[in-house]
Amino acid sequence: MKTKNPLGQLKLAVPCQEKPVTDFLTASGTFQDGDLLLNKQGLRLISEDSSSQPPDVKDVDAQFTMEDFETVKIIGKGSGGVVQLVRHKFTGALFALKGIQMNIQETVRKQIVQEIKINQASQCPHVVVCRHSFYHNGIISLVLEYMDRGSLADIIRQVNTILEPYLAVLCKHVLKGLVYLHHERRVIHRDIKPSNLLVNHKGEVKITDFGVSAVLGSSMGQRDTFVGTYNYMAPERISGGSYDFKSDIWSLGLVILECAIGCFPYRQIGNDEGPLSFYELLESIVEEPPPSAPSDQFSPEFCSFISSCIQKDPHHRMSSLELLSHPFIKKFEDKDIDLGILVNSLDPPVNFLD
Ligand SMILES: Nc1ncnc2c1ncn2[C@@H]1O[C@H](COP(=O)(O)OP(=O)(O)OP(=O)(O)O)[C@@H](O)[C@H]1O
Repeated sequence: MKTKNPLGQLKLAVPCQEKPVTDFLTASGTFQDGDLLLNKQGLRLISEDSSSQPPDVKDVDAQFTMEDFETVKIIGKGSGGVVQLVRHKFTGALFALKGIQMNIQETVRKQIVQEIKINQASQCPHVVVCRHSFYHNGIISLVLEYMDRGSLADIIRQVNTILEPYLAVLCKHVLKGLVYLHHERRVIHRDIKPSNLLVNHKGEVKITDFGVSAVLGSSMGQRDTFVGTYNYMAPERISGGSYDFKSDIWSLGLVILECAIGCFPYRQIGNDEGPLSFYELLESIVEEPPPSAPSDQFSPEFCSFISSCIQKDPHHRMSSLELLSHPFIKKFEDKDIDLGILVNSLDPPVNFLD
């Protein structure tokens, strides 16, 4: 008998030790984690060069303070905390402010430090930029680029399926973000899923949420301290093997296939009794042949793209750079497809400014 667990709610949290607040707060109320210092004035990174005395402190965003922003409304809630739409009082510019309470588990605190470090320095138009960050009154706040059309999860809730030409453009944007992360920053995102791909009215798609990302040393094989959904996790990660950038490619393939067929692909592999239970899902991902795009419903280029991503052996998956030149992406490149037309034709998501 199958457990009727909606797949979207499958979440696991690895229990962890909590550290006293004094371990990461200085006497002056500055949050400190390794080389990262954060307070009301903003973010500072201390140079790793220990020979410089006193430490070489690099002001990343000293020109802004928390008081410069006013709240417009709450636009979302994630596992880390609330996301608000805020306006910069002097310029009128809108931002998404992600606040994270500091009386949190150490794993979550580490994730947020990771998130700040990775995307405060982002130089890619397909990665959501963290413009500023603050620590004040027990809350870390990330001032993120505001994506006014919500996430891919919001879009597929409304349209159910996305046509190939739009998917090709969407894939191209995500792949450009992944090429930047994988090849320039050496970062594995590790949580590519529809709610982490944000969209704006210009039809731009950007990768967000670096809470569980990792900077690649050699290859990763340690047990993940992962908090989140396992739906899009590559088989080699589920089975505890070593993994690298290619695990993001598996996740991307599943996300794109879901957008094309209108449901999470592993529901199809299951039988008529409903969605797979958590353990059935993990078992299917690790043991069963991978899902594929039905060749009677989709173009050969699309089917080939999906199977270039969803290969159980990571060595058989293409890299983000190779996929950017895949025939499916190339097919629509000169067709002037505007994703903005699709997203602006939909009902505004909850995070829209009325
Ligand atoms: N930069 C942004 N611009 C606009 N809306 C955003 C932005 N970042 C987050 N949001 C909204 O806030 C919601 C919550 O985001 P958050 O990253 O905290 O959690 P999540 O990814 O949805 O869930 P989880 O924390 O479980 O991974 C998102 O689903 C999105 O609708």
